[in-house]
Amino acid sequence: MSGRFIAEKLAIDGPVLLTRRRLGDERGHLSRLFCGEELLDHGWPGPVMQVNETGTGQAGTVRGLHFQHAPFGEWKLVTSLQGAIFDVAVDLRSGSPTFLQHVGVELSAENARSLLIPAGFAHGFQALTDAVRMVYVHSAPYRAEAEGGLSPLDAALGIAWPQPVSLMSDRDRSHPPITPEFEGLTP
Ligand SMILES: Cc1cn([C@H]2C[C@H](O)[C@@H](COP(=O)(O)OP(=O)(O)O[C@H]3O[C@H](C)C(=O)[C@H](O)[C@H]3O)O2)c(=O)[nH]c1=O
Repeated sequence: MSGRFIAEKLAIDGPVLLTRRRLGDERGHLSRLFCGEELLDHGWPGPVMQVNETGTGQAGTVRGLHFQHAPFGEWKLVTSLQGAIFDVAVDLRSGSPTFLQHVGVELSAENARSLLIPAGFAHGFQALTDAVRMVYVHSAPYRAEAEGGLSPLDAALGIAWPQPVSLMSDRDRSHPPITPEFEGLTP
């Protein structure tokens, strides 16, 4: 059996779009949400430190853009197990030739796709349907004191969210705009 994921590189070096292979029979199917052996090949740095789930009720809701500062910079594997999202990773790696550029992909229970996001990227998404359920695999523990964020509506990022934004947390909305002095994240 070849790999359990079909891996596609994206316009920015780093994030990888993974489509899960489903092993099916008359009862239904099985697929892997995470596979350390395969993801090591894509750069996953070590043990899984945390797995989170989130529920988002209303289409149009935007969560993010979140990241953690070193030494708690983290890789994330983002999956939607119910509903569909527009998932975005923003390159914040200091000195990167694609600094402040982003990739955006549709992840859904139906398309069986996950986005593998390296450390140095901010992550956010917009729910495209109601009743979205997400699973996040993290390579670092959550540390509130290491958390950082950018506004999903920051003009410097130019993210074209597919739907009008219906809901966003005050915290996400209130990040100050990116300035020319913003140098990004260092490992
Ligand atoms: C990430 C995290 C958060 N929390 C606490 C902090 C807040 O009190 C509460 C909600 O956190 P937040 O508003 O950051 O949740 P989201 O806006 O859904 O953020 C999530 O979605 C965006 C798009 C992401 O990329 C983040 O990884 C992920 O945190 O859970 C924890 O207790 N543990 C955790 O691991």
